[in-house]
Amino acid sequence: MSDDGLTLRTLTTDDLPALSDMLARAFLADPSEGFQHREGLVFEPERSHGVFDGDELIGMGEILTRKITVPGTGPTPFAGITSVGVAPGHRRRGALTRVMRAQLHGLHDDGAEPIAALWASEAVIYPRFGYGLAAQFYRAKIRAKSAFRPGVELEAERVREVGREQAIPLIKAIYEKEAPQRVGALDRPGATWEFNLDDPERRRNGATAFRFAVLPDGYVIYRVKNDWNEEGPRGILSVQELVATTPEAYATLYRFLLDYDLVVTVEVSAALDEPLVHLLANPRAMTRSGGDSLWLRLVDVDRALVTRRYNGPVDLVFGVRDAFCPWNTGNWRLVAGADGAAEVTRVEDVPDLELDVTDLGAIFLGGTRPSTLAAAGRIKERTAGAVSRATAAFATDREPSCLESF
Ligand SMILES: CC(=O)SCCNC(=O)CCNC(=O)[C@H](O)C(C)(C)COP(=O)(O)OP(=O)(O)OC[C@H]1O[C@@H](n2cnc3c(N)ncnc32)[C@H](O)[C@@H]1OP(=O)(O)O
Repeated sequence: MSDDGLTLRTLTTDDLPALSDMLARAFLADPSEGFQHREGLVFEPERSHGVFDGDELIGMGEILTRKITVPGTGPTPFAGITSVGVAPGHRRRGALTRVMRAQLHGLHDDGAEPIAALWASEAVIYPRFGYGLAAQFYRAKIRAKSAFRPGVELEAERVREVGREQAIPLIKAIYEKEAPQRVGALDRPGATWEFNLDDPERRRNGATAFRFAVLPDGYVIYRVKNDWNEEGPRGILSVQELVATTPEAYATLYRFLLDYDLVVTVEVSAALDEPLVHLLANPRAMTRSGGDSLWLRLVDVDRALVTRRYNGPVDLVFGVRDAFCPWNTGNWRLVAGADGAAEVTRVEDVPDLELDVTDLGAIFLGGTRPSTLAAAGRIKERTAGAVSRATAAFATDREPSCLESF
């Protein structure tokens, strides 16, 4: 036990009722049986840490064993950080800091996943622990019935609405084909699909249960909310997930959604380089607001950086500061040949670039450019041209996209 009377230990399945209750309170929800069921689906007790005040669980965080698609190599193990919460009344006394330390120092000590990533409830919480903003998304509202530009090709096949049970095997197969190609996408092991498609009434906000529509090369999961006023129907269609493996399937699914009768607005969370705006005859039929999605942390700079490919050849020395995981502080040389495979070694050489580990996490998936962080004053260039070389080396064809909050 430490001076403040708090203790930390890994959790067990016996802790499930207490942790569900504590998390419900932390996330402004009512504790209910449904909440516990949802928590239990993906809970990995031996990878979860609880902070206790006496016998009372007052704080926690979980690690999920997942894979994320990284540039050039595909699905790579990462620690999915989730269910972080501290009970009201016990906040700002360091419980979260303890959980973060147990997670990141534990991953390092065990030589486990070299990367950790999360979705943050509040964007200010995680940079102090070394998490950088690696992927963003936007929320779009599109006027229903909006026309496409001439020449947009659609599938010959019609979109079919199918029931949940029939849909699941079809959409799983499509997702498993697409996710390894898309930087930032996650694998969905075990009960992850059940977790993602858990659909209790309290999460629907007055809309219907999930509906499923499929093509051979794509699917969409969505809800509709019925609404009317004196002008007539004002329905809203909200997309939960849309995956298409061909441009024709993509356009056909959006045509299906935009033509939905009694709907005036289609809402969707989209990747920053979502093609839809280029399909619309009037791009202003779509309004957008931004948001952060994935926050990513390199647990071990050397082990993490070699998991992806670069646009080689490249040879750069990064001077890294890491206050929370001090083993990363120092100068690291990244050398990649024409095939993009990298070697990363600790060196005494003078760095070409100086940056915080947070910024290395931000640029890792190619979504945040080194040149952007240099312009923000976060990356310091010590060798002329180094920012430009780093920007070219880390660049990817498409924006990273993680539209699955976990
Ligand atoms: C991956 C996920 O699960 S994201 C979900 C995170 N959970 C939630 O949002 C639920 C509601 N909030 C909470 O449960 C808590 O407020 C937590 C978990 C965010 C923070 O827990 P605490 O135990 O209070 O954090 P802790 O005391 O370790 O704070 C560490 C530092 O972060 C700062 N900090 C923590 N939370 C916040 C916040 N929400 N906003 C601003 N600063 C914060 C603290 O001020 C402190 O700063 P200092 O070191 O300069 O004093």
